[in-house]
Amino acid sequence: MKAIVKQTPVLEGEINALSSKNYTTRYMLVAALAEGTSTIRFPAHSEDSDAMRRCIRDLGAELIEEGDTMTIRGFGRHPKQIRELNVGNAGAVLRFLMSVAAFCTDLTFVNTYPDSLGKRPHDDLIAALGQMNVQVEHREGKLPITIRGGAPKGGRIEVSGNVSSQFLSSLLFMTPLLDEDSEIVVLHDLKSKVVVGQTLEVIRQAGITIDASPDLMHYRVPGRQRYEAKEYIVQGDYPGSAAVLAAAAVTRSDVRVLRLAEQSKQGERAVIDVLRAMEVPLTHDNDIVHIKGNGKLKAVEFDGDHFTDAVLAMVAAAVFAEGTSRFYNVENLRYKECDRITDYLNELRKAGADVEERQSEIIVHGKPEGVEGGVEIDAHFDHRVIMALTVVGLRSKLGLTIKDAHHVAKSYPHYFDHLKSIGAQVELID
Ligand SMILES: O=C(O)C1=C[C@@H](OP(=O)(O)O)[C@@H](O)[C@H](O)C1
Ligand SMILES: C=C(OP(=O)(O)O)C(=O)O
Repeated sequence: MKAIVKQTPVLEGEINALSSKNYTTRYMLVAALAEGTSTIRFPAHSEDSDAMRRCIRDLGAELIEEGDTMTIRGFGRHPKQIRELNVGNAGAVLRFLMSVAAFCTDLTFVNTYPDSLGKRPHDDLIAALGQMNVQVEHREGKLPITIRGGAPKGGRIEVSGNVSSQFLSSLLFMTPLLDEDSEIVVLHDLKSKVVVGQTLEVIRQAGITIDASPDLMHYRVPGRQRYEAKEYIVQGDYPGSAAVLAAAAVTRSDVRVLRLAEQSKQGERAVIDVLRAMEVPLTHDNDIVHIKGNGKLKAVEFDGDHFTDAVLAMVAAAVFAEGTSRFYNVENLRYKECDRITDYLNELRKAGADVEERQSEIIVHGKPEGVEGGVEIDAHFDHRVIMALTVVGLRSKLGLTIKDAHHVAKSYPHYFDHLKSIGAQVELID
């Protein structure tokens, strides 16, 4: 699918935020790791959440969905002994289930996206599983990956947090089920640390005890625990909504996004602070973010690691700000669906933006007068590149054509419908 995005000066209306991707994957996982029947209200519907649905079903969970309610009867620590799992393009699903696969004797994770998830590194988790008596066969840390487990051990486990927090989250979900106690020590830095807070929140909601150090670098996990079957409610998604908010910020607008909890543990909640710092007129009350944009933005400097999945959307807004913006501590954006620094900035430059990259920084020299556009954009298999370039297209003189825009469905299948409903001029061509 191609998305033809035309210059759109005004956006007006109300959007019900999509459901959180990160909470949906986590609730489905802890429901699968419980032995009774759990209920999840308002689960996300997207390629990534469908990947989790498919995988936990294949591993033996029973899923029933009616309207906005999903019930899951889990398999506890006894997944079905299957040979192969297809995780789509979902990094979190792959990595979370790699630890669960330690309870399987011979399970291969296969690669349907060689140019996206197929290129992403998993070495740090592979090394941690190796310390737990789990044999892992892999291609230089990448897919396809075969896990030969059966009798995983606890004890001291070291894992690097330099590349992704998903490796640590994966171990935190699985180690409570071991016969032995575990001590998890995070080596180096821990990137996307805020997301680990979501992991701990969900694990604790499921009745599991984990003792975490305040800096989240050290954990004591008692073994022989059991996940309890519970009822969960999925909140609205900040990372996806960040792109809608960025669109409202760069146009003249009167846009309300509903279901964005003020007290959320989602790191991308910080986009409210980023947009406020950009002097975008907004209010956030009763879980509604209301932007009355005038198209004027000020440059900002932020540590982007706190809102990793919303950096691209905030960069797109900064393209139109007065002054030079800087998003630092974002090196691990290079290991996501594409290299979200080099690949993304190349597309922004094509659109007419003035951007520079460092190894772990994105620098944006704002152009309040707008960009030229009139070019075709490569999506690099990346939903967040697609969403962010759409924001840029709305304020480009000649519009932008985004190739392979269907990859937006990885997290936000209704993104273009939502934008069109508030007046964005976007045409979709199959
Ligand atoms: O744990 C999770 O659900 C996620 C963690 C983050 O990844 P990294 O820890 O690799 O930054 C984030 O980008 C991803 O979308 C979801
Ligand atoms: C990086 C992302 O997802 P994942 O790592 O789960 O593929 C994302 O949703 O932006």
